Formats: sequence, structure tokens, C-alpha cells
Amino acid sequence: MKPAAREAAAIEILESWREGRAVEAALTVWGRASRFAGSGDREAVRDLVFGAVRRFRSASALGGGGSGRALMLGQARAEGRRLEGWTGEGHAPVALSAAEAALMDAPLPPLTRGEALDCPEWLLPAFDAALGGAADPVLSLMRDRAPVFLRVNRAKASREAVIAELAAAGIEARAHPLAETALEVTAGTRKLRNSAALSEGRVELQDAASQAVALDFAAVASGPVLDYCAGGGGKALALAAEGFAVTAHDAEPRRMSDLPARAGRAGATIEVLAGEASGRWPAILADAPCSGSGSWRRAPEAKWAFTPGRLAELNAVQAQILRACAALTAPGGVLGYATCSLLREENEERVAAFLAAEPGWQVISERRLSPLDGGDGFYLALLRRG
Ligand SMILES: C[S@@+](CC[C@H](N)C(=O)[O-])C[C@H]1O[C@@H](n2cnc3c(N)ncnc32)[C@H](O)[C@@H]1O
Repeated sequence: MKPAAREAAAIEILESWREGRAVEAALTVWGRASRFAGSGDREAVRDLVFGAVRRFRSASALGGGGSGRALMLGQARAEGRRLEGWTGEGHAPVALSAAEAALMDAPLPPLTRGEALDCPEWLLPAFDAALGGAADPVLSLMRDRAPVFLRVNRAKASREAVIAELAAAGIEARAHPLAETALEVTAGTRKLRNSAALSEGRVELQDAASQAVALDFAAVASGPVLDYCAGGGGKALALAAEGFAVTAHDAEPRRMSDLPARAGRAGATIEVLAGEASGRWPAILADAPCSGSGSWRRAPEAKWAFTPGRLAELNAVQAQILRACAALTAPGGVLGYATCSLLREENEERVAAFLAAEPGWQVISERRLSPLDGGDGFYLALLRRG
């Protein structure tokens, strides 16, 4: 596909997103209807689409609106790139109108802070409160794609052995300082999908900060672990690989449907609960549902769908999860409360409200991981029941 045809495809997919379809779903629909597109084309179209979604505000401001076409114009304008081959012929987008051509030739206008940082306006004060002087650099980073990280399954292989195995398969990876299990993939990412290291469970795709959260929790936990919000099981698998007996629970058990197969590949056994958790546990991890504001590089559409009402709903669920986990924690036991959010409202404020309402708990530690450290933004509070 020529660049203009890729841009036309991106415009179509972005239009579908703007009409309410999830970005991944829109990409899949386009992919099925576009058998002529090779893997390089698909990757390029994907990059164009996700680039525009991450930078929706600045691209709209520079492109003259929020349509797929305006977003492509805005992105090209921001990069100082000329749009070649927009002729309306073949698979190319329709030629630029006189107004569009004038826009593309005009000097770049000043953008507001929220536009330049691609942040929803209502969230700027929340990021300032949470991150202070780091707000702008963090939000700037969120405008770019996330690095690819792997977790080395130390139950099966060492980090050094995996680096060598991946190198032999044409995949370059290096140790990342955020976690002792973390590798950052620096080249050959596309070869990962078919690699033996992945299919045989020596590595898992997992963000480095997510790994750091699991290892921080592991450092203070002992005995069987209840992963109360296990979802796909990223942290449950990380904890099992560190030798913990893990029981996985989720309010929506179907979210854990892949977990037995993933555990099997990793050589781990994880008990998956079909219903409610009960009893008293020496260690519970609550990786709570959240805005995902620390991982908006990976899931950028969530940034634009997030609202004050949704934040209030999430805060209520987070409080309820903390209460439920407190009741399941044995005396002397550890409760880890984690989110992949950077917002105080979902982190420090939830923990402070919990401590005010539930006597007899102590804070072991609180840690915020910033995208400036390389991985996603995360928060982890480690609490001990007296
Ligand atoms: C952030 S995700 C978990 C990610 C997972 N721990 C991992 O590392 O891959 C949060 C999970 O919490 C679950 N959840 C939402 N409300 C819940 C509740 N009230 N009780 C338990 N789990 C809940 C969601 O279904 C979702 O799977």
C-alpha cells in the first residue's frame, strides 16, 4: 500500500472510532475487509491510528476538527510532513480542498497546555496535584507509544538465558532496572508472537511497572496469596513464578478464562475461583479497576472516554474492594492495594479513607511508579492488619 492508501485506511478506522466503535474492533473490521494489506501495511495503519488517538486533542486543534480526515491532517501538520498522493484515485484520500491546503501551509498556531499535552482539560488539575512538576513530562510521554516489556518466568529460566535465547531468534532485549524480571524489547518485536520463549512460558508480555508491583508485594507477603482482582492474571502469574500458591478471584470470572492455559504454559498452578472468595488470608493483592491513567499510552481511547462521573463510580468500587479485602485478611496479614492510575483520587485518597474507616491497619509502604521510570504509571500501598 502507498502512504496515501494507508492514510485513507487510518481515516476510515478513525471515523469508525469516532462513531463509537472500539479502536481494536475497528482495526479488525478493516483488516478483514483488506486482504490486500500485508503485515507491514497493517502495522503502519495501526501506528497511524493509535498515534492519532493518543494525540487526539492536538491533532484536532491542528487539523481543524475531530474527523478522521482532520486528525490525519493535524498529525501531518504537527510533524511538518507533506501529504503526498492525496488524489482521490485508487485507494487514496480525496484531494485537499483549498481550505485544507491553506491550513496545511499556515504556520503552527500556539496550542493551549491541555492541547499540547493531549490531556482532557478537566484532568489537568488532578495530574498537577498528583505529579507536581512531573505532570508535563509524564503527560508528554503519554503522547508516544509504550515500550514493549517481557517478564522472565524465573521458575523456568534466568534473565540472561532468555536474553540469549531471544537474540538467537532475532529479538533484541535488555534487562530493565524497574524489576529483576523485566526485559525491554528493543528490536524484533514482531518475531515475539511466534517465539518458543513465549509459547513455552519462559516469558510473558507484561509491563515493567506491573512486574515491579508484583515483586514489591512478594517481598512482604508470605503464605498463600489471594489475587482478589485477578482479571487476565498478569500479577497472579508473576506471583506464582516467585513460588507463591496463588488463588485467583474476579468479580467477572470469565475474565480469568485464559488463566489456566497461561499458567500451564508457565508451569504454574493457580486455583481459579468460580464464585466469591471466603476465609482469612495471610496475603491479598487487590489490583483494583481504575481509570488506567498510568497506561494511557497502551489504551489511549480510555483517556478520552473518562469522565468525572466514571471517576466517582470507580472510587466507590475501589472503596468497596478495600472493605471486602480487609474482611478477608487474617490478623497480621498483608493487603496490597494497586492501581495503574496516577490520580490521587484513586490512590492515596482511597487508602486514607480506608485507614480512617478501618482501625487496626498500618501502612508498610506506599509507592508510585511513574512512566518517567520507563513502565506504566502504577500505585501500590502495602498495608498490614494489626
Ligand atoms: C486492573 S484489572 C486486573 C488486572 C490483573 N490483576 C493483571 O495483573 O492482569 C481489575 C479487575 O478487577 C475486576 N473487578 C472489578 N470490580 C471488582 C470487584 N468488585 N471485585 C473483584 N474484582 C473486581 C475486573 O473485572 C478486572 O478484571
